[in-house]
Amino acid sequence: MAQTFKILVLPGDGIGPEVMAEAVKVLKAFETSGRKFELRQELIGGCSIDATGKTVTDEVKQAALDSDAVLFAAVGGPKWDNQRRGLDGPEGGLLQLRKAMDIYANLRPCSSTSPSVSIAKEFSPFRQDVIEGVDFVVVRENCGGAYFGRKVEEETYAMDEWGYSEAEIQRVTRLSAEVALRHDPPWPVISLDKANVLASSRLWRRVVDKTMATEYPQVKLVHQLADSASLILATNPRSLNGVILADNTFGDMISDQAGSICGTLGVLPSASLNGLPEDKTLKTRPYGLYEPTHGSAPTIAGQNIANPVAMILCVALMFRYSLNMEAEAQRVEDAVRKVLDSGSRTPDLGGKAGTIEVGDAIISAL
Ligand SMILES: NC(=O)C1=CN([C@@H]2O[C@H](COP(=O)(O)OP(=O)(O)OC[C@H]3O[C@@H](n4cnc5c(N)ncnc54)[C@H](O)[C@@H]3O)[C@@H](O)[C@H]2O)C=CC1
Ligand SMILES: CC(C)CC(=O)C(=O)O
Ligand SMILES: [Mg+2]
Repeated sequence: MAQTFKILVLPGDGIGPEVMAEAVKVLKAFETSGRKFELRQELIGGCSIDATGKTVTDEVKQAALDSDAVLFAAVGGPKWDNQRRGLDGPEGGLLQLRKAMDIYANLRPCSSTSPSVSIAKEFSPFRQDVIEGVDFVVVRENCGGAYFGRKVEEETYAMDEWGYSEAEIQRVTRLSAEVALRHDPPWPVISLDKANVLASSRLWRRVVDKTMATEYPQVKLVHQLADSASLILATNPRSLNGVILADNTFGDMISDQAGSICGTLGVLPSASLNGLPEDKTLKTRPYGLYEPTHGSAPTIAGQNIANPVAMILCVALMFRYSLNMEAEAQRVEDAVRKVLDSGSRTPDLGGKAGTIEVGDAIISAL
C-alpha cells in the first residue's frame, strides 16, 4: 500500500493562493506509486473572516493537528485592516494556529549555501565581500511574548503585555542548541535581547545562560543586544553566523532584515515546529507548519508576479523536518538553485518571469 501523507493547505490572502498553487504543483511532482499526498485545502485569515466570520475555525485548527504537516502561505491585507483586533484579525488566525499546534520555534534559515541566498551574488544590494559566506538560522520563539500578551486597546491608550515564563524560554533555548549541534563543529548560539531595558529580556538572558551552561556546555553562547544585532546584520552579517536565538518580536524583525541580504523576502522559507524530528521527549510526533517569511504582499497580488520560491522552499523544509524525505528536500533546493541561476526570475529578483513560469521551471528542473 502507498504511504499517504495528510497535508493541510492554507493559501490565505493576497499573493498566498498564487504562491501556494506553485508549491502544491511541486509537492505533487513527488507522488509515486509508493507515496501519496492527501491534500485538504482550508481558509484562514481575511478570506476566512469573509466566509465564516472567524479568522480561523476550530475545524481548521483540528485539521492542522490531524495532518502530517501544514503548508501556509500568508494572511492579511488592506481590506481587513480596520478589523485588526489582536487574535481575531486576519494575522491573528495564524497566531491562533501557532498556539493551537504549540509550534514554539520558528526556524528561518539564511545561508549562502542555500539557493535563495546564492542568488544574492547577483541581486543583493550588499557588496559581495560583505555577504560572502553568510550562514545563519534564526530560531524565533513563536508562541509567546508581545504577540500573545494581554492587550489594552483604547482610543488614546494601548498596551501589549510582553511576558515570558522560564519554561517558554527554556524550551526554545534547548531547540536552538539542538539546531546548533546538528553542525560539526557545533554552531554558536547568538541570543538577542534588550536586557539593558526590558525585564522580560533580563529573564530571557538568565534562563538562556543557565540552560546553555547546564545542558549544552559544548555550544558557545553569545549575547547580543537586539538593536545592535540589526546594525551588525547590515555591516558584518558573517559575524552572526550560527543560530540566532530571539524572542517573537526580535526574531520577526531580524528575519525580515535577513531578506535584505537576498534583496527580497520572496525567497526565504521557514519552518514552525514544536520539536526536531530526533526529539525523543515529545509525546506526539513533532508538528510542523511551513510558511514563507514574507506576508501577503497585497500590492502585487493577482498579477502573476509574486515570487513562488519561498513557498516552494517551504515544501523542501516540510520534506526535511516532517516527512523524513531529506533526499527529496535536496532535490527541490537543487532545482530552485538551477532555475534561479538560469535567470528565470520574478521581478523582485530583477527578472521578467511570472509566478507560474518560475513554478513550472522548477518542476522541469527536478
Ligand atoms: N505570515 C503572514 O501571513 C504575514 C502577513 N503579513 C501581512 O501581509 C500584509 C503586507 O505586509 P508587508 O509588511 O507589506 O509585508 P510583505 O512581506 O507582504 O511585503 C514586504 C515587501 O516584500 C515584497 N514581497 C513579499 N513577498 C513577496 C514575494 N513572494 N514575491 C515578491 N515580492 C514579495 C512585497 O511586495 C513588499 O514590497 C500585511 O497585511 C501584513 O500584516 C505580514 C507578514 C507575515
Ligand atoms: C502573525 C504574523 C503576521 C507576524 C509576522 O510578521 C510573521 O510571523 O512573520
Ligand atoms: Mg514577519
